[in-house]
Amino acid sequence: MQLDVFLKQVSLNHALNVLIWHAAQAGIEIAALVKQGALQGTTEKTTNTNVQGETQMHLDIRSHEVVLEQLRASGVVAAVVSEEAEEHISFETVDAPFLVCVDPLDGSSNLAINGVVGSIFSILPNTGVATQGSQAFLQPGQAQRAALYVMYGPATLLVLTLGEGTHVFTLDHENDSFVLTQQTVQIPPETSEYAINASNQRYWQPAVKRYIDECLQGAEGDRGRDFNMRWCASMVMDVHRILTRGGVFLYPRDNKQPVKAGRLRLLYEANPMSLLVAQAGGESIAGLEDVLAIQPASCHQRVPVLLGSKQEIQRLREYHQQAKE
Ligand SMILES: O=P(O)(O)OC[C@H]1O[C@](O)(COP(=O)(O)O)[C@@H](O)[C@@H]1O
Ligand SMILES: [Mg+2]
Ligand SMILES: [Mg+2]
Repeated sequence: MQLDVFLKQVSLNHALNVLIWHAAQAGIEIAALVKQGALQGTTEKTTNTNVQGETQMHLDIRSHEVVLEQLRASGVVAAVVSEEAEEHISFETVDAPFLVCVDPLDGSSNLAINGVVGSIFSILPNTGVATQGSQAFLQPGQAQRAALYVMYGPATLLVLTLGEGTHVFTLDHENDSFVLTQQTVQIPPETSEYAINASNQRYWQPAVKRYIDECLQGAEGDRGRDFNMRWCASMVMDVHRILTRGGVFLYPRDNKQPVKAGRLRLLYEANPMSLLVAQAGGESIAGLEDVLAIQPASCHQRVPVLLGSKQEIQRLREYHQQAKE
């Protein structure tokens, strides 16, 4: 089943369907750029830095432009917050029904090594950006109308939720269209696989240190079974693995840069991924609180993210509670 047919079947919201179709088009264009690699100069760094202080890759900027072109062309988006722009971008259609928060290229450090990258979209209702400005974007994740990511890997995938399950589409490159390949994916509640950047271990807080230590002790420790570890340096790829076979992904708060609450951004990484995971039976916390319940304070705010298989996230929440007591 083609994406547009699927959307007509599951959603009566024509404007939302149009928006998702245009986001998919942006994904198809970016997939073509990714595939060209060094031939298109996409693997090169620029001399620019973004609002996060990170050096922008050529493809970060090109993906940002492609996404803006498609969202503007949809006619149903009033404004956009992008990882690659400090201020929100308002379109002429300021009263259009939706706002979009986007990470145009996720995992961009993987480009130079021909690794997997992605694009992440969060779709919010327009509560009045014309009068409220960027404040209109500061809605908790549970207000999202839809969330999706496009994964540029061996195959190009689009993973989508409209709040009724999480579904996987594969790009048919011959016809440049996404086809449904997996409906209503379910994350196994139990898992023996975790993902974390272990090079930050000495900066972790006690609850995360305890959890990872126990995983490392494996069958010889309290957990009584061995755990496997993966880290892809691309949130899209790590989350996709979890949607496919379970696991947990941890990018916790650490003391490396205490002013930063975490590495990942709430509006265009943590919230959309947390909705996709929750709609597949998993959970997502920032310590004691649910990520989707966090009231955002700013557009590029960072948060700790611990997400994945339900039983492990519940254990991590308990460890945070016990560490607090
Ligand atoms: O460099 P680290 O610590 O491994 O962090 C990797 C994380 O940073 C990110 O690359 C940040 O995303 P961007 O590439 O969009 O800035 C995530 O995709 C990934 O999970
Ligand atoms: Mg990212
Ligand atoms: Mg990015």
